[in-house]
Amino acid sequence: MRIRIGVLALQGSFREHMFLLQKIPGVEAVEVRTKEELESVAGLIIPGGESTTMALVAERWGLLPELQSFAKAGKPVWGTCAGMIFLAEAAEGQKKGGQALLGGLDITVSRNFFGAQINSFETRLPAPDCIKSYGSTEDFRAVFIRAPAVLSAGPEVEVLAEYTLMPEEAVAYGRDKVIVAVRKGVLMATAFHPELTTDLRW
Ligand SMILES: NC(=O)CC[C@H](N)C(=O)O
Repeated sequence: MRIRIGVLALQGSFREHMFLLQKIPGVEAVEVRTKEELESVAGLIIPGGESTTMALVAERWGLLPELQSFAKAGKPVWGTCAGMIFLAEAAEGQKKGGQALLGGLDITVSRNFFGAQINSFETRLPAPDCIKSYGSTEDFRAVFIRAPAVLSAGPEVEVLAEYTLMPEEAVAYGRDKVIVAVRKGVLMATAFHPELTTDLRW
């Protein structure tokens, strides 16, 4: 039996997630745009993109409450980048008037922590145990595109990856590192984009 995994396909890098999901044996990848499509999947990926736009489209299409109940029902959700912001309980650096968040993950994120598009970068980070269990124990490539970072996380949130700041950043932010991947139960969020690498472990 194949497991149906949905990718929220309102905006952003959903095609890249679909492409990689289709390479995983036993997975049926489904683009999710409607309530019916959402109800048909066992788990959901919220891709990177622009979290304010994604929230607006979800609101206009009446999908926001459906997405909220999906996460509340204990179904697995993984948010990458904008998806991480969407899953957060609180976000700093929001547009005027705020933006709708799905919530569910007890984290506060800074929306554009790593700066503008031009400050996007790639690095290698140590693989957490849950990723190592899917094959190799090698570091993973972490692609940050106008990426958020987690400023604080609740006590039940498991930290999966952290990024060490440059000395001048450390001074500016008064901290040595920031959290870039978290998990709480079946909710997971990564500030980077594993769908842009060929590493299927995430
Ligand atoms: N690559 C991304 O998903 C960028 C997210 C962006 N920082 C936002 O606020 O939505």
